[in-house]
Amino acid sequence: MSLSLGELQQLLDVLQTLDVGLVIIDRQHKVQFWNDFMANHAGQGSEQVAGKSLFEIFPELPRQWLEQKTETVMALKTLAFSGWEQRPHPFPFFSYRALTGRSAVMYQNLTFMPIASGNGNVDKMAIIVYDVTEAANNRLALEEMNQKLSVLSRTDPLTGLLNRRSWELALAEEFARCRRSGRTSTLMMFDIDHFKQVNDTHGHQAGDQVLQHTATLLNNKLRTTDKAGRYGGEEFALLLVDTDAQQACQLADRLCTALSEQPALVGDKRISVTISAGVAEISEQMEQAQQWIKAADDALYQAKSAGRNTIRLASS
Ligand SMILES: Nc1nc2c(ncn2[C@@H]2O[C@H](COP(=O)(O)OP(=O)(O)OP(=O)(O)O)[C@@H](O)[C@H]2O)c(=O)[nH]1
Repeated sequence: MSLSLGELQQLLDVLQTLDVGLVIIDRQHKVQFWNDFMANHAGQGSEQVAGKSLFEIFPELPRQWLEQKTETVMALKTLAFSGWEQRPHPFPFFSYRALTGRSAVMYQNLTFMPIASGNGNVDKMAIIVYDVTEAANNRLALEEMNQKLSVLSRTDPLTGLLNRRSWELALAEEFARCRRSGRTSTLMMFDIDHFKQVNDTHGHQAGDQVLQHTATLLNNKLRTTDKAGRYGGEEFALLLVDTDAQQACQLADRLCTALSEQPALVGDKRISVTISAGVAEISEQMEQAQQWIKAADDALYQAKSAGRNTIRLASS
């Protein structure tokens, strides 16, 4: 196929007005061609950038990366690509098309294309810049939504602690880990005493706030590796990683003290509650995680039977 001079000129006009960026550079990254898209987004016309190095025009361009791309494309005479997932904004452009995107900074996919001269040598390269801001923003919004859904599916909406299902999964994992490593972790189940009275006296919403307050005090006392869950209505479950029973009892004591010193503030009322707790260190006799829960639960039952506002340690 051969083109006349007039046809070549028209082809150049087409390239100028493409809705993608097109820049042609030589081995030294000096600009040989620059279409309207590049001019509009860079704010510099082709006559201003002709013969200038891309790195001079865009000091923020990742130099080593682009030099490597250029080297590969020219040496191997093959196409190369760059996706926004790996390198979101190689050129410092804004996207004018993003209508609802949270970022106006342009996400870009790039294609690098070798350009051979008449003798077959490649000494120029075209960079094609695709504005993929809308697609990228949609993907990021979807990922963010999935992330939120995943958190929601794992947590109890009232207290923000793990819900029972995900707490039990964490427990099963920890049980297996302790079995493998022989390390000691401890379980604590606790329950707010006479919680029905709180609801009956102050109303269900006040009861909810007492539950939230208890969860906040609890969270303040935990290490990041510990797992706190809402096991049932007013029953909480704590997995204390790399912690023995004695340390767990100290934590339970501190929690009891915090609850007595800091009542929940509900409107102009201060509602004070106590808890009963059962503590069970993992033991070699346990074959399943459920036995661990039962040991802590039995100890909690004993604490309730002993008059409440107390801590009981499971017999090993
Ligand atoms: N406000 C509120 N109350 C709840 C929630 N879940 C369970 N409850 C209430 O917690 C109360 C638990 O009552 P009980 O099981 O009799 O226990 P208790 O009154 O705490 O007595 P002991 O545990 O024996 O000390 C019930 O009144 C439930 O309605 C909740 O999410 N919010």
